[in-house]
Amino acid sequence: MSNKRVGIIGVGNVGATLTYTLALKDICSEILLKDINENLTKAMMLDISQATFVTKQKTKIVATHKSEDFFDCDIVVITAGVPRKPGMSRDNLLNINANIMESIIPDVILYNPSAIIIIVSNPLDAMVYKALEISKLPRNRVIGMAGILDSSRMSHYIYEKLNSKKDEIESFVLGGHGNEMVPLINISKVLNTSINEILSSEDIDSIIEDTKKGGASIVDLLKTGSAYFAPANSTALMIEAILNDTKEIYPCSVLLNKEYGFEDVVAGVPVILGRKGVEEIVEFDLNESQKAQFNSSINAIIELINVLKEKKKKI
Ligand SMILES: NC(=O)C1=CN([C@@H]2O[C@H](COP(=O)(O)OP(=O)(O)OC[C@H]3O[C@@H](n4cnc5c(N)ncnc54)[C@H](O)[C@@H]3O)[C@@H](O)[C@H]2O)C=CC1
Ligand SMILES: O=C([O-])CC(=O)C(=O)O
Repeated sequence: MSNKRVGIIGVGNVGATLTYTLALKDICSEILLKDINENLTKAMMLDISQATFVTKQKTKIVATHKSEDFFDCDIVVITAGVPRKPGMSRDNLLNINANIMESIIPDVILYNPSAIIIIVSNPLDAMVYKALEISKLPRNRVIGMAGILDSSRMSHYIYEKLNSKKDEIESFVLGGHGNEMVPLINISKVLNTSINEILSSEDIDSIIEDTKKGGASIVDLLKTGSAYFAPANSTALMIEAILNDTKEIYPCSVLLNKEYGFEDVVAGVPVILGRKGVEEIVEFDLNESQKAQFNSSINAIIELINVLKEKKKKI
């Protein structure tokens, strides 16, 4: 393990679980933590550091409070923000979490000039757009986590229908991280056979619905917030791909510049992740129905981006 530093801002459910997941993987030398709640930051640092003495991982975990102590990270993950509660959509978090981005990102950029930024806070695609606008970083260095999570949810629901082995299932979800996300049925497979060929159309429809509602169904059960284990593990996978320069293809949220026929909008698309962040956007051939779904997903994201633009004009 060489000298690799990951910073995490927001040490609540997702941030703390991500810290623990990364520490167990032992893929970075140091994890810096920062949250407005200083006691929480220190408690998470102590608990997770002590946990890793049990199994002898080497990653050092540091609680920081001042912006200048949170510096020189290779990757900074932003999970700071408010989670939704039952009855809310992710979009309801737009203004509150956009304000949090504004308060955090300038110092992140100042003290971490080479970092790749991974955004987790919701509504995800709009928050990536906001982070790009504040940071003025190139699009390869500001990436949103959602597609890996949504795809893993889809795999879970396929698994519930088929009861096949977990590692035989592959799923792919594109588009925005909202109700209009686009599960790609034809390239979602079990042992290399498209699920189209194995499952009834009723089963496929229910997998699509359950995937779209995957986040909400956990919010409804938890009552106090939203999912965190799967989101944290999905973020850890992105970090691993970047730190280890693996060039894996994952669905991630990125600013489009004519790819898939859109520009000036952020959405989940397949990307090659490596040391430079998003190294390439991969263009899948979508069929007409997938294109139509992707378009409506993009329209939903544009509506949120327009709200952010209007708000900026008024300032
Ligand atoms: N992209 C995705 O797929 C997912 C996104 N999320 C989103 O991630 C965000 C975090 O979720 P949780 O960790 O469950 O929430 P949480 O409430 O457990 O943690 C959020 C943390 O952010 C901190 N925070 C708030 N303002 C801050 C600031 N200005 N500076 C530093 N820290 C600040 C809070 O003190 C809190 O500890 C939410 O917006 C949620 O909707 C959650 C799961 C999946
Ligand atoms: O559902 C939420 O609000 C949190 C989230 O984005 C997810 O778990 O997919």
